[in-house]
Amino acid sequence: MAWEAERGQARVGVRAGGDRPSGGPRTPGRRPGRARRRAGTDAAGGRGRRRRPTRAPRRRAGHPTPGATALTDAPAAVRIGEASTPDGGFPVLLPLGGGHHLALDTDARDGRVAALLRALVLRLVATAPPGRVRVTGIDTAALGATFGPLRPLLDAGVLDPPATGEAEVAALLTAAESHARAAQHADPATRQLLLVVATAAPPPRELARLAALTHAGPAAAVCVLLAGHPSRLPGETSPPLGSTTALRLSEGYAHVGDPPGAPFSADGSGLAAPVLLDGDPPPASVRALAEHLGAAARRADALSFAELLPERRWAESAANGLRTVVGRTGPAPLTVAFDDVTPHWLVGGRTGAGKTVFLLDVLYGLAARYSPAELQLYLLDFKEGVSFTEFVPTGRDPSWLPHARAVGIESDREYGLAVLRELRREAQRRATALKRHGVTKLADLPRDSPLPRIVAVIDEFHVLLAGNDALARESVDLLEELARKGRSYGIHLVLASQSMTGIEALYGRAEAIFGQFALRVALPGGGGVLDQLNDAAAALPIGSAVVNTAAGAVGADTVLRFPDAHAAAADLAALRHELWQARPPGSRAPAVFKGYEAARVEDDPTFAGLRPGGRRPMALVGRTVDVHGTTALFLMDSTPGRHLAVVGTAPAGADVLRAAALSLARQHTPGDARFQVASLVTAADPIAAETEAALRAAGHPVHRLDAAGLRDRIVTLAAEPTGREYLVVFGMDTAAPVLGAADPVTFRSGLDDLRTLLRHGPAQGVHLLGWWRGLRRLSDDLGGTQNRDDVACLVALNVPGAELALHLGVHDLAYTPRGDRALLVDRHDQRTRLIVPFARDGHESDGER
Ligand SMILES: Nc1ncnc2c1ncn2[C@@H]1O[C@H](COP(=O)(O)OP(=O)(O)OP(=O)(O)O)[C@@H](O)[C@H]1O
Repeated sequence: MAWEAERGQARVGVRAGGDRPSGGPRTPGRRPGRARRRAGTDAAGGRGRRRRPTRAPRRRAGHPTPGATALTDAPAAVRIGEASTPDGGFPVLLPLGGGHHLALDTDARDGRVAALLRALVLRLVATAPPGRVRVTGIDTAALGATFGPLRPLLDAGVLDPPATGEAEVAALLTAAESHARAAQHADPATRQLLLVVATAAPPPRELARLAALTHAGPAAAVCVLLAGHPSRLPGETSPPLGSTTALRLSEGYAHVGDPPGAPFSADGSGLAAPVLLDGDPPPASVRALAEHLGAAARRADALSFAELLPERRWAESAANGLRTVVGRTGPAPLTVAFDDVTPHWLVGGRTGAGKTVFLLDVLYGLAARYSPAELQLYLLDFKEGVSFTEFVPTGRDPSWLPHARAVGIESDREYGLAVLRELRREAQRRATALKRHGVTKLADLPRDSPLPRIVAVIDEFHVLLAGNDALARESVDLLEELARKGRSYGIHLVLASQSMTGIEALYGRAEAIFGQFALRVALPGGGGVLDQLNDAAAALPIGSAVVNTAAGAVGADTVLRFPDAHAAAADLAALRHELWQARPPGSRAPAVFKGYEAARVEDDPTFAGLRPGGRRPMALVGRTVDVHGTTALFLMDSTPGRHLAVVGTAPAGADVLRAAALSLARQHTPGDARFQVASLVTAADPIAAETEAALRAAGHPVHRLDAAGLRDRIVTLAAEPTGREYLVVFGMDTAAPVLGAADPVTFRSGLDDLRTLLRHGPAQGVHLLGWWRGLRRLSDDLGGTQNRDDVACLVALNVPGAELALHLGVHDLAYTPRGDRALLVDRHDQRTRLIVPFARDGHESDGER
């Protein structure tokens, strides 16, 4: 083909020079060849063979071959027709694109002009890679009809609906000007050419604007095809055009002027042969090209999750920050970073706007790039849903993301606080490590003692900060500290929320905290993370976001489109498995907190590890709401008051008592300890029976007591304990009448003996484990709040916080009872913890959380 082109060009030189019509322009040899060489790759339709001037272009236009010539950097040689010489014809190619334009002195009411314009549109579109040319038309001459045959291109999204009225033309020019401005700052590799086709010269003011576009240079990425210029009307002046080849139509033929920079003539007279302009492209070609482009556009437009992933897994170093591709801006990939400039991110979007999808895109992108030695993840979600479930092992899929250290799903606020405290401890550890090495930044640590960067994602963080209680205040303090110090210590925060307003705990602190969050991501409805004056996120569709690296300031916006991770579930799972298989030896699954999940003592690792022989038996009551789900327990040692009171009407109380009894039983060899089981409320009978059976099955001596039997046993034990013994009482509150009655002989009441037992029993190995359904009854049994330390271990279920505070004699207790949660209070070591109390299988949640 190169040879064919050269041959054609050689002929141009010889013929044009030899057969110059008398008085006509002189065309020096080989000039068109230069024009073609400079124009770069041969354009579609530009390979016409000689001698068949009328048929060749049709054949070429009938088979447009979408090329790979971006028309923005350099022009392409585009065929306009066939020069006619006595010796035959040869194709005439003109430079278009790359800052080159075309003007025809006749408007498109002349059918030849209209047909040529359509042919050129088709060829230019076919020449560039799909998506790299956009066509916009001004058709005041024929009210849009000129573009009618190109309708398939309009449907394929390549051609805009033509502007036919004054206002539309003005709007089109405004859009073209802003395209030109934006293109000048765009990456040349991704610039799109805007082809502006005017079928007739618009009014002077608009014409001047159009002319200005021809002067804007290649960087503006605009190509103008202007018909009806210069005006043929006498007395009308037309503004000069820049870098434009002019065609003059005369009877049957056109005269082609010199292309800018590569003239045919030495004297400016243009091509010395008349040119028969190409006619309309066949409709089948238009359709074929439109189909091809439409499909390519859909393919190019469809973002795939695979685009976010690097070629090689775990090949990046996190020493200077973390970077990942999150999607595309225009056709180019967009990379975002956790580094010194954008250490923390703030993400906003109304519910359903794609926050979870965006976060999954980011997390998988990071996890594929950085090994677990470079990156650790703490993932925290406060909403109902399953955002981060896929990172943790489940019954169906044992894999987990090896970077994940802690994952909270439907988290409690207390869990969120626990994660923040853990992160602060980590920051303190890192501060010490940096000091030890005499450096101030993670990146400066010696290579042999690197620390992984940590990314902590808190989805729906406004839940954590809701209200103005002690928990919200401490969380705000921790967030501020982490936001400030995280940059140096490699701890990065991502706070995501559907709402940035009305977070009371943040009043007066928002600036101090969010000032550190330089990177803002506004999903649809998430404009609140941007500056008040920045409305860049006003009309975003799902799957897109505004990414702003200047804390939301106007003008620092990039529009991102990101792939739908939900739609790529299989790819995600495959990647997770791949990373999981590659996990370093000895990796542990992340600590997981699932807010909706009940805790079973049988699943508890501490319970599983209990053996007889310990000096201080432990009563296990639940799982602490903390990062590692620590077992919640009380030591039943010899200190006065080491007894357990489970308090509240919730039936879960019986389950807690069962778990405590069974765990203690595992710490004694059969025969070492006696168990007295009393069920004083009908509701607890099955559980008491089950507990008794389990204790017996474990080989322990068990006695079943009624209220009277319980009193007798208390009397006996108060007077004369005989070794390790546990009283397990379901419904202890109902024993009050029996215990309260005074002995007719000694005048002692059972309550006196109970109080003696509470004080002196532990020293002898005797402990009471009771479920009181009301706090008042417990208090009465103890003989008033002054004796509250006589039962030092409390599990408060549905007990109002104020009542509990009163009983405990503390004023700063924050506890709101909710289903499947309890407050553990140990009066001896001043512990107060939110726990998920142990429940039996088949236990039903006892209320809304
Ligand atoms: N890039 C995308 N392309 C196409 N669809 C998307 C894209 N991102 C999200 N979606 C769709 O939008 C819906 C909501 O997404 P997602 O669950 O991430 O929203 P969310 O903001 O986390 O919502 P919520 O806060 O209610 O959980 C999903 O059905 C998802 O498939």
